[in-house]
Order: sequence, then structure tokens, then C-alpha cells
Amino acid sequence: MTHVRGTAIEAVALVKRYGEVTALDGLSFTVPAGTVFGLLGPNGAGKSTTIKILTTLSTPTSGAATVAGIDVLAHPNAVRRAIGVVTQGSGTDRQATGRENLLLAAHIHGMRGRAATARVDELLELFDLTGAAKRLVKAYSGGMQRKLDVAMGLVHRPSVLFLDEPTTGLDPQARSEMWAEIARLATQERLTILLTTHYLEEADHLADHLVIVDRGRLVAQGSPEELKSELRGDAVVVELAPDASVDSARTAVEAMAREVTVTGRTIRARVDNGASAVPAVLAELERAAVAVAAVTVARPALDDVYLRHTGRTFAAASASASGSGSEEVAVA
Ligand SMILES: Nc1ncnc2c1ncn2[C@@H]1O[C@H](COP(=O)(O)OP(=O)(O)OP(=O)(O)O)[C@@H](O)[C@H]1O
Repeated sequence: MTHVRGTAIEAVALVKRYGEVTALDGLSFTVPAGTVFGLLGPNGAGKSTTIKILTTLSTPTSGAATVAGIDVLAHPNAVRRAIGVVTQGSGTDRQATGRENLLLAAHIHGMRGRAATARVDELLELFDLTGAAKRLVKAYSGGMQRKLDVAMGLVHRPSVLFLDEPTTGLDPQARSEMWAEIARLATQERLTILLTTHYLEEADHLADHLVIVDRGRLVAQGSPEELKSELRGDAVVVELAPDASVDSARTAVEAMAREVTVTGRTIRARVDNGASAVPAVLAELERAAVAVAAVTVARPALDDVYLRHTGRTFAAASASASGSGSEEVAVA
């Protein structure tokens, strides 16, 4: 594989407008070579638009980008040769075998004869699909299909791999296998991987570095640990009983904790020490005659980082972006 040293991807002030909609509003970031880089944001944040521009499928309204050191606007064909792209929808032919799919991908990239079959065998081995190579893809599990998708993106030995929502739709076991696979590709194959996800725990688990995007803008960046360590203390989450007064509960929690947010019947707040704060919060809720269904304490998670930078919880942002919910979130 051709490896890029230094910077593998650079996006500079990317703007993309679709008529009235501003999908990207001046997004800039840099991806060091050989790292897993996470682009995190709720539905509609602009992740797919960013990937489309970096993979030459779309041009920005303004701004610039290089991938593998190549300008995406000036030399799109050279960029395409240097990258692998695995999109959300599978690109495989379900009526063909895994092996046939990989051979076809090799042929599309101009590989022939022994070079093509050797590369296909190597990828089948790498993704643990050798035993299933002669089976039709339609008989593959979701996890196997996804591995085949990734293998197809690597046929031509790219130095940069784009993975758009790599584990959406996978069950927990297939998801953790895919996580292991992605981590291995970065460390053993020394690929630069840019992945988009709307799963916070996926970004937390996989990314060496991540940017959080909201409404087409960068709202935070750093390693997951750096981002979380910006937040002092613990998160306390109170689930209210069905008949409890949300307003009374909010007032009671605000008396004992900071950064209080309400999403539906869930109250989230920040305290210096969760273990000692919980009894005090519960006592205050009891004094206010608020019935509580459950209380949990957690170390800061990326959800808290997102909330800190956007004023909305990640779940509420995703729900409002996809139009599937109208949860009200208030930040005190
Ligand atoms: N072809 C298009 N025409 C008009 N608007 C578009 C188009 N593509 C994207 N958008 C809008 O641009 C914004 C960003 O969309 P984008 O698909 O990049 O978000 P995303 O973060 O990838 O979300 P998802 O996880 O849902 O794919 C959204 O408001 C979307 O509706």
C-alpha cells in the first residue's frame, strides 16, 4: 500500500449549500496519516456531505480539501485511485458469491489474472471470509456482508479508507467484530480511516481523534479522552416516575447540581462527586414530592461533551434532525 506520511486528509473551510439548506458551514479539520478519525454528529449534521466532497462525489460551494496529499477539486481521478470508500448502502451483488464480488471489484480497478485472484484470496483471508467465499452474498449474515463491503473497498490497496456508518444495522456482536476489524486495519495495515458515525460509543471506542459536527459546523475536536476530560465531575441521570412533576424535579435537581437538562422524563446533571451527590439529590426530590423511577451515575461520556458544546443532548439532536421526535431540551 502507498502510505502517506504526515497529513492524510485536510479539509479547509468547506461550505456546501443545497438551495436554502446549508449542509456545511465552514468545516475545517486535519487527519494525521495512519489514524482512525471519527466524524461524529447526529442525523443531518453534514457527515455524508463531507464524505461526498472528500471522495470527489460532490464539489463544495466553497473551500478546499486534499486527500492523500492530492487536491480533490483539481485531481479527482488521482484521489479516487488513492482511496477506498464504503458507503451506507452495500455495493455488493447479492446474487453472486463473495469471491465473485471481490473479483469484480478487482477487475473494475484494472487488476487481471493472478494479481487479481491473489489479492482476492488475501482479502478473503484477512476478513475471515475464506470459508464463505463460494456462498452467495444473500446468504451472508449482516456482519459478513459488511466485512465484504470493507474488503471490496480495499481491493486496490488504498492508503485512505472512508467508512460511512460502518456498523449501522449490525447486531451488537457483529458491531464489536467490526470494531476489532477497523482497529486492526489501522494498526496492522497502517491505513488512515475516516469514519462517520452517529453512535457515540462507537466514536469513543474507535477514534484516535474525532470532530463533533453539528449543523455543518465543528463544535469540538480532540481525542475522546481529551474531550471527556474537559468535563469535571460525574453525570447524574434521574428517570422520573410517570406521574412525577417535571418542573418540580428540575427545580429540585438544580438546587443540588449544575448543567441540568431535561429530555422528556429524564433529567441529566453534573456534580463533582456522583457517589456523595446522589443521596442529596434523592433527598431533595423526596422533599419536593417527586417520584423517581431510577438514578444512575456515570463518568463523563461523549454525550456530555456534545451537550456542553451544543446545548442539546445527542439523542434530542438526532431526533429533531430526523424529524422523528420533538423532545424538548432545556439547559439551565
Ligand atoms: N442532495 C441534497 N439536497 C438537499 N439537501 C441535502 C442534500 N443532501 C443533504 N442535504 C441536507 O444537508 C444536511 C446535511 O446532510 P448530510 O446527509 O450530510 O447529514 P449527515 O450528517 O450525513 O446525516 P445522516 O447521518 O442522516 O446521513 C441535511 O439538512 C440534509 O437534509
